[in-house]
Amino acid sequence: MDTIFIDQLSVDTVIGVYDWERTIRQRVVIDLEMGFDIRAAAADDDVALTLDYKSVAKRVIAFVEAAEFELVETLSERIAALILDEFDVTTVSLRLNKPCALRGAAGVGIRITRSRAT
Ligand SMILES: Nc1nc2c(c(=O)[nH]1)N=C([C@H](O)[C@@H](O)CO)CN2
Repeated sequence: MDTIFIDQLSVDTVIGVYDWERTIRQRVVIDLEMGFDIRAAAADDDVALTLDYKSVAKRVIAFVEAAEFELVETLSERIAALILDEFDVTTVSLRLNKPCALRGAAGVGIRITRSRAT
């Protein structure tokens, strides 16, 4: 299977378990890899035949900006489920980094891979 990816998508959202985190917006940085057969689109050079990464990015940004989860786990699972539900992809791998969460670390977060239920 081929892969269409989006790297380092930065979005500000309400995320965190502590009271002070419920009152601010924090940055999360998302890497996505989506399984999609690109051959038909490449043969016809037609964006209508592929997974439009701009459409995926706009949908993910809108979802994350409106979200108010506590855990990075929950946000990650919900983004993966949304992509599998709304776009014609077979798998989605997602890495979500919360770069300002932990003093002394460049980031913390989650990496998951989910597939469409058969
Ligand atoms: N496994 C997790 N551990 C922690 C999370 C989380 O979402 N998943 N969140 C926090 C706090 O919100 C932290 O990011 C604040 O700096 C702590 N541990």
